Amino acid sequence: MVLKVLISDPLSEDGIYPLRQAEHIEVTVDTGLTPEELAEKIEAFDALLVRSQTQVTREIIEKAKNLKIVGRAGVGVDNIDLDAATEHGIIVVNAPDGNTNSAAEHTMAMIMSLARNIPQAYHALKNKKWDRKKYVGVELKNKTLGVVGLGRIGAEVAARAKGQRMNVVAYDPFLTEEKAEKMGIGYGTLEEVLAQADFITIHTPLLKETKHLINKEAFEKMKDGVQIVNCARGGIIDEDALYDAIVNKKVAGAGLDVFEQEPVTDHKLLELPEVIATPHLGASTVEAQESVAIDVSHDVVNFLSGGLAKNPVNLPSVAKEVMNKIEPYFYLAEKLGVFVSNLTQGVMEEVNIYYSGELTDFEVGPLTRNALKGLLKRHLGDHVNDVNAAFLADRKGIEVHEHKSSSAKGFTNLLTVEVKTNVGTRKVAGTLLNGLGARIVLVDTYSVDVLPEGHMVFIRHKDQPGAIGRVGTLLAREEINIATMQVGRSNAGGDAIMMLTIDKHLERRALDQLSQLSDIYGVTPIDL
Ligand SMILES: NC(=O)c1ccc[n+]([C@@H]2O[C@H](COP(=O)([O-])OP(=O)(O)OC[C@H]3O[C@@H](n4cnc5c(N)ncnc54)[C@H](O)[C@@H]3O)[C@@H](O)[C@H]2O)c1
Ligand SMILES: O=C(O)CC[C@@H](O)C(=O)O
Repeated sequence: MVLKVLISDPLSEDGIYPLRQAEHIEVTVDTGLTPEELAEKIEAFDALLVRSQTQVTREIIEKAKNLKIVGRAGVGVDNIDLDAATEHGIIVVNAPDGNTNSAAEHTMAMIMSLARNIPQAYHALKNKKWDRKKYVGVELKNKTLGVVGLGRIGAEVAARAKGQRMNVVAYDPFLTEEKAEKMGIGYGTLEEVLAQADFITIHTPLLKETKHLINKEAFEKMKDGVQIVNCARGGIIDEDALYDAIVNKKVAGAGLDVFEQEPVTDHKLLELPEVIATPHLGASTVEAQESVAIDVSHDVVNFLSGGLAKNPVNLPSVAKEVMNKIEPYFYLAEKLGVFVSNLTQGVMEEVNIYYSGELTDFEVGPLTRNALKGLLKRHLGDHVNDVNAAFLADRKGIEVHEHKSSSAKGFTNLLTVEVKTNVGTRKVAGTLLNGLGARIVLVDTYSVDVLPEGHMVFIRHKDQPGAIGRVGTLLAREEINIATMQVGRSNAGGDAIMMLTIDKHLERRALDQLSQLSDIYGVTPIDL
């Protein structure tokens, strides 16, 4: 089957080579679509690749009936409605590393241009004014740079600023004294950093918490004559407050690569000579564009080929080494989920997933999501995937708990999925046998040893002579071949189970007849 990828913002042609090369992928490049045009087109596509221009809104996502993945060639995903994507089971991936250098270099270019009035002096000279007095600058050496947000780009800027012999102080909620020491920089609270800095540079994402982080009160805490740079996201600095701070001479200069509304050409800040600006060019280098397009294209190709994405945004990412270890359990987890969902009756209220043996050493979130996917698929259909499984469980009011225990009942690993409904509790456990693959080893309290695949029938009956024979005879009459059969009982003459694997799905007629046989309490067909 050919999968269709739409690229709706300009991406490096060299960078999208992995997509062009993939045999089962057809690429359409259509940049400059209006939101209405995109909404009309999107249904035909399996993947969408964007930069920062395309707004991937809830409306677009709701129209995107076939969309499986949105790739953001860059870092910031504030142009993508992540909640809507998650709800619809669409994975969002980005390219977090590819433009770090370019954004850091652009930030340094802004800081140096501000310090030496380069854009203003250039502009004057182009207008035939040779003015050496007006454009006297300041040195960076021994000045203090305050870095707000010490992630990938903030850290690269800090390293470069040290090369300029600046003192660097940073604020980041994750910055420890030890880390700051290792980097040879100072650290403090936001207020302390703002108060010490001669230059301030912002490198946080735009989040609810960082919207207008630099506001009127923040400007009041800064030194007089401070210069400020924003190459992160418009909206982190309150533009009205910045305007007032410049007009009131609190702020001597501002370098802006990003704005609250983009694109923008008419803006009161652009009227001020103290403001230098670029039209969101931080990541606009040949190298960065190629790099982010390659990263995101690889993720899209891998994901559409049934593999894993390296940089998921709406799923916790798991280190490659961990992923290699837990991936073999994905299949088992999903099959256990499907199995137990077939056994349960009533309204699902609580799911407990027990990890035992060597599984306790792993990050088990991805396994839980696979188990939930299997569990929910029965009622919610195939649109449940590991992106939206946890969200959908939560929306259905199902409590999900993970438990880790070292006792694995003799197995090296054991995964148990237990479901509580308003009418009872059912559970199933499985293991991964070295060299032999996945096995179901426990259903409720009965030990079994069954491959989790194909068509099965789970029968509860009274432990009586003839019960097994009657089931065999009936299935033979219905021309249903039994591939394997296992039996178990609580005690002689008490409750017992049969687990059959059969060569085809158990049709309604056979199911009804089986259920009516004497000593049979319940018959559950399960297709894994
Ligand atoms: N101008 C451009 O073209 C361009 C290019 C690339 C990235 N960006 C933007 O740059 C920003 C940083 O990117 P990155 O790759 O370094 O991201 P990152 O995730 O590596 O770093 C962000 C850092 O901000 C910190 N942070 C979060 N909330 C904070 C707060 N309230 N106060 C202080 N720190 C806070 C985080 O802890 C993290 O360390 C993002 O907004 C990204 O979208 C812009
Ligand atoms: O696509 C761009 O050029 C901007 C990218 C940048 O803002 C980012 O967040 O990665």
